[in-house]
Amino acid sequence: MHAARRSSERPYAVEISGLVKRYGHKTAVQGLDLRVETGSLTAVLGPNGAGKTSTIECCEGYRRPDAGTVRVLGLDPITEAAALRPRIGVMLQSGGIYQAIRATEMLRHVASMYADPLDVDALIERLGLDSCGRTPFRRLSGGQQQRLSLALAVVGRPELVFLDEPTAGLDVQARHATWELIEQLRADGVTVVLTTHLLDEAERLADKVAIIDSGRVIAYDSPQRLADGTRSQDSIRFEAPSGMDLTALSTAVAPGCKAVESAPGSYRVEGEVTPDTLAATTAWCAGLGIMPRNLAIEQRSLEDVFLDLTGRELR
Ligand SMILES: Nc1ncnc2c1ncn2[C@@H]1O[C@H](COP(=O)(O)OP(=O)(O)OP(=O)(O)O)[C@@H](O)[C@H]1O
Repeated sequence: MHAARRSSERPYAVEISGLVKRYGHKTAVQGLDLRVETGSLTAVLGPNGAGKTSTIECCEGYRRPDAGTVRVLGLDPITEAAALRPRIGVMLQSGGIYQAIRATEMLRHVASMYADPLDVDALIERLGLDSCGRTPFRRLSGGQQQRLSLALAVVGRPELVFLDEPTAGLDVQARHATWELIEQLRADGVTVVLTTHLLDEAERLADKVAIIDSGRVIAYDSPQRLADGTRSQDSIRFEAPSGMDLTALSTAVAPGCKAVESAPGSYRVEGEVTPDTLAATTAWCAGLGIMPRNLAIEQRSLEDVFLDLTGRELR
C-alpha cells in the first residue's frame, strides 16, 4: 500500500459542528462537535445508543442531519456525495452487500471501479480470505463476512475510512490481522474513524479517542492524556470477601483516597498510591484477618476514564 494523501490536503478530514439527528421524537445526536485531523486514527467510544452510528452515518451520507454541518474531506456528504464517495471507504456493521455474489468476485469487481486499487490477491491473503473465493457472501461465516466488508472498504485506496466495529465477534487471529491492516492504513496516511466497544482496541490503535454519550462528545483526546487528565491516576486493587466496609477502608488508607468494590469481592483503592497508602491498605486487611489476594497497583485505564465520564460500562 502507499500513501493515499492528496496534495490539496486539509488539516481536518472530518468537521462536524452542532450536529443534530432525530428519529421521530427521539433525539439521537444533540449538537455534536468533532474535528478529526487528517491522517489520524480516531476511535469513537460510547455506551449503546449513544449516537455513534447515527453520527458516522451522517458523515457517510447515509443520513441527513436535522441541524448542524458535516464536512468530510471538505465536502457535504449529501449534496456532494458523487465527489465524496470515490474518496472514502465505508465498512458497515451489516448489510449493503449482495448476498449471492461470490467473495473474491465482488472484491475484484469493486477494485475494477477504482483507478488505482490495492492488489486484490495480497489483500485476500492478508485478511485470510483465501479459502472463501467462490463462496457466496451469505454462506461466509460472520467473521469472514466482516473481513470481506473491511477489504471492500479499503480496496479502492481511500483517503478516509469509516469502520463500524471492525473486529466485533472476530477470533483473536482475525482480530490481529485486522489491527495490522488498520495500522498499515494509518501508516500510509489514511485517516481512519472507527467505532468500537473494545477498549484495548482503542488503546492500541487510536491517536485520539472520542467518547460520545447521549448524543454529544464528552471527551476527545489521546488515550494517554485522557487517562492522565482524570482525578486519580493509579489505584491499588485486590480481591477479598465481598461486603467490606468501604468508608472505614477509605479512612484508614489516607484522606482523599476512595475505596470502591467494583464487582463483588473486587476492591479498588483510588488516590495517590504511595508506600504508606499501600501499607495502610494491607494493614487494614490484616486487622480483619483478611488476606488481600491478587494485590496489584494499576494505572488508570481507558476503561476507568470511561466509567468516570459516563457512569456506565462500555457494554
Ligand atoms: N432508524 C432509527 N429509528 C429510530 N430510532 C433510531 C434509529 N436509529 C437509531 N435510533 C436510536 O437512536 C439512538 C442512537 O442510536 P445509534 O445507533 O446512533 O447509537 P450507537 O451509539 O451507535 O449505539 P450502539 O453502540 O448500540 O450501536 C438510540 O436510542 C437508537 O435506538
